Amino acid sequence: MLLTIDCGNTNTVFSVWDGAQVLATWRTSTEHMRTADQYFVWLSTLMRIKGVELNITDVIISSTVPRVVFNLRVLCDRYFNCRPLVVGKPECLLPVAPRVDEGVKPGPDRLANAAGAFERFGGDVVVVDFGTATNFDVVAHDGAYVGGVIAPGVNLSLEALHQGAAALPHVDISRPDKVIGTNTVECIQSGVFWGYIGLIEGITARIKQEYGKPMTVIGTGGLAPLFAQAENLFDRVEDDLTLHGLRVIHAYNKTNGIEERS
Ligand SMILES: Nc1ncnc2c1ncn2[C@@H]1O[C@H](COP(=O)(O)OP(=O)(O)OP(=O)(O)O)[C@@H](O)[C@H]1O
Ligand SMILES: CC(C)(CO)[C@@H](O)C(=O)NCCC(=O)O
Ligand SMILES: [K+]
Repeated sequence: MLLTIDCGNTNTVFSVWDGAQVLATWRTSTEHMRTADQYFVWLSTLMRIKGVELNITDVIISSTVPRVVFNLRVLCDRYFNCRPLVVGKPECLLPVAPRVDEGVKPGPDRLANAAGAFERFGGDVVVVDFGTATNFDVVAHDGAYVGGVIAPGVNLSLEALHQGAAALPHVDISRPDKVIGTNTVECIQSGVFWGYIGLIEGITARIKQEYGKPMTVIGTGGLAPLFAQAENLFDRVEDDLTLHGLRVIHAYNKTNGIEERS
């Protein structure tokens, strides 16, 4: 069975697959101090509770936090007796090479989003991914990741307001009923919520204009449904696009010489 690990700056998501079917998904905070043994105790306990057989043979990792990869590699070696594929490393092949400036390393989550979006929707896609950052990933007609936009994430923006302004409390994102808030919390929620609606609308419109061809806009990540409910921003919301992309990249490596390379 395949284990996909999507390590973001805030959360790390583990999913176990049987072929193209996800058996279970678990989420933990990203913490570079966590050891291989700690990961294993946590994961094996959850697998047992869910009744998923502990039979991991393959692992693929996307990590936007380089330092957590070491302990995840130890986890694979010690407990699953396998060598993981790490997206962005030379030995991990991509179905289509990214087309970006020389020497640039696109985030592995963005490469996975591109692979997942291409497999599901074909090319000419913009993925809007709401994680720690809000990133827009542009996927060309042939499935190549060709760049995009990185904006501060929703929760980061809320946190920055709280940190930077003595009188502003920490608030959680939600959709305010009105734009004109009549108390501090409503004002902050309005600024961030409607501000993001404007950001998403504005950036996708400009991307489409610059790209010059019709594009499919896909929302993904934890907050995509919240924004999708408010306005008609996305053609589709896909909550598992990064994970799906990891599975696609793993399958591509399986049929294109991973054995010889590892
Ligand atoms: N209404 C909401 N308010 C606050 N957080 C929410 C809401 N809905 C979903 N979330 C959060 O979204 C998160 C899932 O988002 P996602 O996995 O895409 O990114 P992340 O884990 O925050 O960032 P990264 O992937 O960069 O680590 C979960 O932690 C979940 O609690
Ligand atoms: C933009 C984030 C933080 C989104 O998770 C990640 O993809 C990343 O660290 N990217 C590296 C830089 C780039 O994608 O160009
Ligand atoms: K993510």
